[in-house]
Amino acid sequence: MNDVWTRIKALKAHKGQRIADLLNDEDRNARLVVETGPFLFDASKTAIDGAALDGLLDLAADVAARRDAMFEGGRINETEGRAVLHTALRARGTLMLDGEDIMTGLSETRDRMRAFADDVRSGAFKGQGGAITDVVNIGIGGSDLGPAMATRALGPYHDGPRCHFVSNVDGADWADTAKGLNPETTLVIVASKTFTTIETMTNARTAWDWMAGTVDDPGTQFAAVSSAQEKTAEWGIDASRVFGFEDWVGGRYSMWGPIGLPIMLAIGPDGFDEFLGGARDMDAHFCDAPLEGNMPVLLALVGMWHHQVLGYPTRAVLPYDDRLARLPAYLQQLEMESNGKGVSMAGEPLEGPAGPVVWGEPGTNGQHAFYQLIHQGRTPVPCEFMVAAEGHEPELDHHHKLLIANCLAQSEALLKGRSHAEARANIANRFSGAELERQAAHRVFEGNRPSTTLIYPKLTPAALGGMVALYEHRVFVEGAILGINSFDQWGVELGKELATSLGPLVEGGDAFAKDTSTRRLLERLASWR
Ligand SMILES: O=P(O)(O)OC[C@H]1O[C@](O)(CO)[C@@H](O)[C@@H]1O
Repeated sequence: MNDVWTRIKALKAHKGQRIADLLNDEDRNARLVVETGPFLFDASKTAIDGAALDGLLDLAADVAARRDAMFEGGRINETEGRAVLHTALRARGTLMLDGEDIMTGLSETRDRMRAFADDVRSGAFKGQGGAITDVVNIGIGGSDLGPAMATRALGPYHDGPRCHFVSNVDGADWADTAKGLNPETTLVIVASKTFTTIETMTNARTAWDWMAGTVDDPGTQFAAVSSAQEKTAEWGIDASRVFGFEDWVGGRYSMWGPIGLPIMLAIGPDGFDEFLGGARDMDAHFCDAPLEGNMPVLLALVGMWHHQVLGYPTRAVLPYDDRLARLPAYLQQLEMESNGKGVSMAGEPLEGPAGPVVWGEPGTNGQHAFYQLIHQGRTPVPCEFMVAAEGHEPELDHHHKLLIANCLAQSEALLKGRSHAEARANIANRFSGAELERQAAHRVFEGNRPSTTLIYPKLTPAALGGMVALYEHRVFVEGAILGINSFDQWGVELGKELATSLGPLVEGGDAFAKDTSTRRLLERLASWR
């Protein structure tokens, strides 16, 4: 789709309309509100008019072919020569890849996970000190963020052992986590697709030594999740507690399989099945719904309208759902590692930016932190609100009503704003003359700021699964339209290589080959150690 940037530029002709005016157009509104499963997605508080939506949908005209190629196992991760089949982890039926039905192996692994999770949860699997009370997942990036986010999100369904997550190579992460743990009743899961990631291997070694201080055979209280099973064997982790996955599952797309083991341990295999089921329903919608009325497609097109067409550099994910506190961090990896790219699949520099900066915090907390900038800063921040109709605390329903009111109030405030005249009228009894004008100027809200809102009845395992799949497919659609590879991550490599070369220099090696700034920092840090 070589002319994509030309068509994106052409879409700029549609900008400049006021959202409040567009909201009077019911036909246009109906096209910007999509429902599927437990979700209603409302994109009508954006400046997309009917003609702009036509143009955006036109951009997505070829996405269906690429989507089908992904679901069917085409090697669409071209720089790594790999298929992209995380959707198979939650699919049913058969799926042939290189002459083999991959669903057989996937369901065998899921059955083994289920049996292991049942044993841990029932106490049939024991540590040296008895039933497992705590699970520590050691992993980073895609081997941490998904299960950490989901176990927090699904707290009300948690009836298994306590789950902890250690990701950072900063010893503080391990030390603070291990403080309250009994090694004799702790299970450690080492989660790493490659089983080479330095942070994870360092933390795993530290955990092993910690356990060896008390437990006779630490390996018996270790499990591993990896694509590199020869490496897990070197660690002495029994194959019965090793859960593998294939290289066609990208790290940041992997929590539907063995990387989701902590979720399964926390909420049980049946709850995990519901989580997969929610994602599967979203997959079916993505595959079956026409482009118009397709929720992931609309979410992607709204994202592109804001980033590529209007040039807004960031987007905020604002869940009014405290248990989704880790969702922004999870989406940062999903979106920015996938689409933070500078060249097309063919290796040509892109004519514009691919993925935006993604950031956020749960509401209402963010309101008391950074919403000032969202409302009055000069650069608009498209906001993606989400809120459930009900919480899990019926006795605290008055809290939940306040939460909903705040969520809707923010999108309304962004839309309506407050004019200078309104601001002046509000304070005319306290100020006059030039001071009234000056004070009023500080109280003006430009308004006409875009937001979308995703609502759902309740944050159940199925709803969470559907929500994550929605965002996965949004990333896919944006990447497919822009002709980039959303499934590699070469941009993380250089820093890893340099960290390896800097290791000996931190130990005191000669840093003459480094730039002067790096040398100065190394020297001063060494002098303070
Ligand atoms: O699971 P692994 O192989 O330890 O990798 C962890 C993370 O590191 C990355 O490769 C990049 O740093 C991510 O893509 C991945 O999720």
